[in-house]
Amino acid sequence: MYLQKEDGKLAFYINEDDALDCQLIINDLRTKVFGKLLQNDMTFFDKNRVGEIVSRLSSDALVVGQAVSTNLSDGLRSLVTIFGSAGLMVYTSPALCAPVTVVIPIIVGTFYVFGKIQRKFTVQMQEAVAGANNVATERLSNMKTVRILVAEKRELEAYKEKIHAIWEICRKEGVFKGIMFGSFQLTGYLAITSVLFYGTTLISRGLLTYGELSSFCLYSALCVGGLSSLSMFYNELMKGLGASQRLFQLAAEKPTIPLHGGIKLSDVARDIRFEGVAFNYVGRDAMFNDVSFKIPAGKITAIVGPSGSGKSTVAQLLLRLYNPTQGRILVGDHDLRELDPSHWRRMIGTVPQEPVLFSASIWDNIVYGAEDPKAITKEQVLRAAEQSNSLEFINSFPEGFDTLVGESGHSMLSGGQKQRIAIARALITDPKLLIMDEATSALDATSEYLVRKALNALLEHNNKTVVIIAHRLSTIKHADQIVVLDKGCVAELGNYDELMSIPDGVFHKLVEKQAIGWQDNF
Ligand SMILES: Nc1ncnc2c1ncn2[C@@H]1O[C@H](COP(=O)(O)OP(=O)(O)OP(=O)(O)O)[C@@H](O)[C@H]1O
Repeated sequence: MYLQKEDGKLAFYINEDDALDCQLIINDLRTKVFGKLLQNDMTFFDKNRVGEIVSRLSSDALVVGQAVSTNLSDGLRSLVTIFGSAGLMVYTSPALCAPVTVVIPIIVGTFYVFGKIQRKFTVQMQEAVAGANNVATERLSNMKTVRILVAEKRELEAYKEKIHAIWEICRKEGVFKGIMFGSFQLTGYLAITSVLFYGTTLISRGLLTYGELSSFCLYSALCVGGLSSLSMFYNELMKGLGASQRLFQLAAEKPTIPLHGGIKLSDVARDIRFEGVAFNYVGRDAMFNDVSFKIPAGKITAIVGPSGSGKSTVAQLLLRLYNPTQGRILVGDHDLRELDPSHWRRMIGTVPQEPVLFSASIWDNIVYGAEDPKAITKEQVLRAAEQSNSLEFINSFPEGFDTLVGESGHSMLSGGQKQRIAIARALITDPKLLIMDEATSALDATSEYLVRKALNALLEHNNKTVVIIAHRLSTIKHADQIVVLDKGCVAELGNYDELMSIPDGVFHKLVEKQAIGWQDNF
């Protein structure tokens, strides 16, 4: 079996000689379809929906796989039986075929109608199963949160509801199938009864022999058996088509930002300018109306502002996870849209606000940031670990860099340790542009000081462009420039001292609030 893209659609082909292994088909569909999505652009989807998409895809692929693998030979055999026995029936007694020909259009018509209904049931079923899987995987993988919030009962109820929805669809489908198969059998027996009735009339008139009637009955029984198998095959086929509908829809999704294509800059040692940038997330109000500022090459730029003012969004726009809706972001003289997205992202070291570690060793998590992880030397890993102030705690683990960590299961690291591994991952390729989104927020004062000291030493000698997004305003005193975002635009811009000298300035107020905030609150 293989999948092939034809006229922009995904088609799968089955070689009859192949052993139709259901699991193989599922795996193939999973890697080909989901792999394609991964390759293209996962940011196309809302992060929270990825789990749902995966579980849908799995159950869809399962149904398609089962439909194809278990019923293709049955379908072919039924067709051969039907045509063979129908030919013999005509040969034995054309006169007796009359009642059968009346029944055939009825059977074909009901096939069609029932097939369509079955397809609808399959789509509903896939959605219900995916919903239940989603609840189970999401809540089970966050068991600690559920337990802390004492929400076990609520979660159980939510899951019960989902399972009940599946049961309800199954019940309806069961009733429908009972009617479908029952009516098929009824039609078949009615046809045979009428053949027997009509056949005995013909015998009494001397137009048919007993032998011919019994042969005809035998052939028509074979034909009815074939029709019944075909109905089951058709039913499975419709199930498969219902499930594959979503697979094809997913495969046909076009990413808004391609993975490759465009200019590949040799370096990023250029000024970056936001020029009249406007942006809004899909379905949300405009967040930026007219944002313009410069990120000078080789300097440290801090972006600050109240929570929700769009600081992390600036980082995401810089990484070209989204395009501005208006205006442009210039890298030197090039619009960011003209650059090869993957090549551009590869040149940036990023520490996101909520770093994610994969279920792998610390070593693998650090080298994950490199284009060719195998080419990374031990010295590079040690240096990155040292710069991020993680070497000491890594060495304190019995298995050192081989210690397994990860999101699923137990991360086995503190928040601050996780952040430091993420910093090491960003530094592993010695990027010339570094984006740090609240990168040290989970560190204690001493650790933060050590990380900053190491980073400052690194920045001094490497002429790096650094973008720091920070809440703790005391940590950005050393920045060459501070961009203050507020109400969808750049409210203030300058260095720490300049901004602090504006008495009623946004930055001044933010710093003051941070210094005395706890007194106001308590
Ligand atoms: N993927 C998304 N889809 C829709 N809206 C989003 C998305 N990500 C962020 N937002 C919204 O955009 C706004 C800005 O979010 P952003 O994370 O950029 O703010 P921030 O200044 O970094 O906030 P914080 O300081 O709290 O981290 C928020 O109102 C948020 O709800």
